[in-house]
Amino acid sequence: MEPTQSEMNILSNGKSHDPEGDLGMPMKTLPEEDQFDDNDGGRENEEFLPSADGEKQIRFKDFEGKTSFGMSVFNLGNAIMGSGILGLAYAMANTGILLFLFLLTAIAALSSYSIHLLLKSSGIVGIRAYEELGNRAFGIPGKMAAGIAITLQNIGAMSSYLYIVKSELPLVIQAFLKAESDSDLWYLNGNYLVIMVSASIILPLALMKQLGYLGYTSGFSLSCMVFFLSAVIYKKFQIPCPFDEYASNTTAHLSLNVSSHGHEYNNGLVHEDDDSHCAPRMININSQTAYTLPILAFAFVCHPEVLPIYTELRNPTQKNMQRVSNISILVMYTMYFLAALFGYLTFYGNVEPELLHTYSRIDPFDTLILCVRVAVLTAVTLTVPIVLFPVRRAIQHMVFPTKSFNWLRHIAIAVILLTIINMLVIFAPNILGIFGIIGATSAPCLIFIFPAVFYIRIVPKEDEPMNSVPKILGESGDVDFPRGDKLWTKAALENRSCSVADVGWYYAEAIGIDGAS
Ligand SMILES: NC(=O)C[C@H](N)C(=O)O
Repeated sequence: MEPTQSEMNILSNGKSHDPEGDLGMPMKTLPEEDQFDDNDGGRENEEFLPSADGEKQIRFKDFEGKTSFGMSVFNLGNAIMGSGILGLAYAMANTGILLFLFLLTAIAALSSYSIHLLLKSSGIVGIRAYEELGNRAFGIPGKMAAGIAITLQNIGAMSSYLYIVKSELPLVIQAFLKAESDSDLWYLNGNYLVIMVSASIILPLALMKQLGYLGYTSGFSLSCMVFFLSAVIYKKFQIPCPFDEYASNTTAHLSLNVSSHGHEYNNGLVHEDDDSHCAPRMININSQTAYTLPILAFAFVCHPEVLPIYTELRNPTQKNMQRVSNISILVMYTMYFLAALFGYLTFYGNVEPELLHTYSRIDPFDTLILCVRVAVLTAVTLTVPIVLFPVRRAIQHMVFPTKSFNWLRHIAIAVILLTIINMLVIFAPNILGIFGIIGATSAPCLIFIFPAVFYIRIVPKEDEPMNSVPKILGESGDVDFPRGDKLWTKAALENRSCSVADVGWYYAEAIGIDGAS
């Protein structure tokens, strides 16, 4: 039995475009907060249709995804890749190569699995926003928790990107122009530069109505990171170990060629000196090892961007989106490992939490390193609009849940967000440390905790026991979406969310088992 057109018009969360209801009968509506806006902020109306290959595919009547598979991989890759890559060599120095590889693999696999759970949950309830999954699972507290975690994590990430612009861009300009370091030229002032970059590059991109348009800039951003990686690999074979610090050639002969035993202080970091100074460690545990997990978790956060990218995918099947995610994660996993490995094998225990700084200690005017800095600056600058996108959505969902798309609101939120981030970076750079702590808490929430608990709540325990194989593998509630429409109609009329029992009900009815309905 095929669902009728009027049934198809019912939103997956039980809302009809027609407030009266198309069914010609009084329709119970879900609470106002269960409504959700589409990607453009307009009220959404979605259909679940079979694709040519019979897979489930979501089609939104008011919005049809146009972004190609490749562009979506670029966008998600760009969302994953950010300042996180600069901390990985330091993480490897504090874990050793093998332990790092193990942790990196574990986090990448968990990240992919949790995207699977997000996609699964979003498929089951037909929702395409992270916060709305929280809403579906826990009501307003769930929506707020997800919205706040997304906002904090992404504002923290954007601040760290703009902080790189503020601290690195003046040095790059100064080196290229061979200007005096103490000159007070306006174009060597990081604060002005960060405002200019925000206004001239980031804001116009952040005003795009859809994420898909950013595919080209994301591709360019990723190629900048490929250049960064190539330079890190090349430098490994160029820089000797132990290396001479630039300052040692000019001033107080502060060589890092440490021969004595004991502690060496370097930019506030204590390094253990040992005889194996230039030998890689396979496993290493010290007081800094604890930072590895937050660094890795931060590096793999892209989950707030997954559902918006899914929405805009041209052929939006769950399998396709999972493929987009797996490819992005696999490519980033490889780049992360290589950047960490070669960064570590260049400096060993002397690598700093921010890899680029360590190169500057050898020669701040090295042309290749200056170009690498420009590349990283470009990459992180082009990542800001992607990361801003879900924050604006989260704010819209939290503050204006019932409002449809409005250009003024769209622009105003972007301008306000960028202004706040600029002010944080200019006036309160120390607050970045606090954001580090927030990042360390909201990143694990967004990657591991929320997808799992939302999924567990969305597929109820009574229908699918916690330890059942389908639930653990994320296979619960698999429905073919043409049936899903019917299912939603039934769930909507009963004013409740859809459960696995409904799937059984409809499936039985569809294959003609007596008494199913
Ligand atoms: N998108 C984010 O929240 C952070 C990103 N994964 C990074 O490494 O910078």
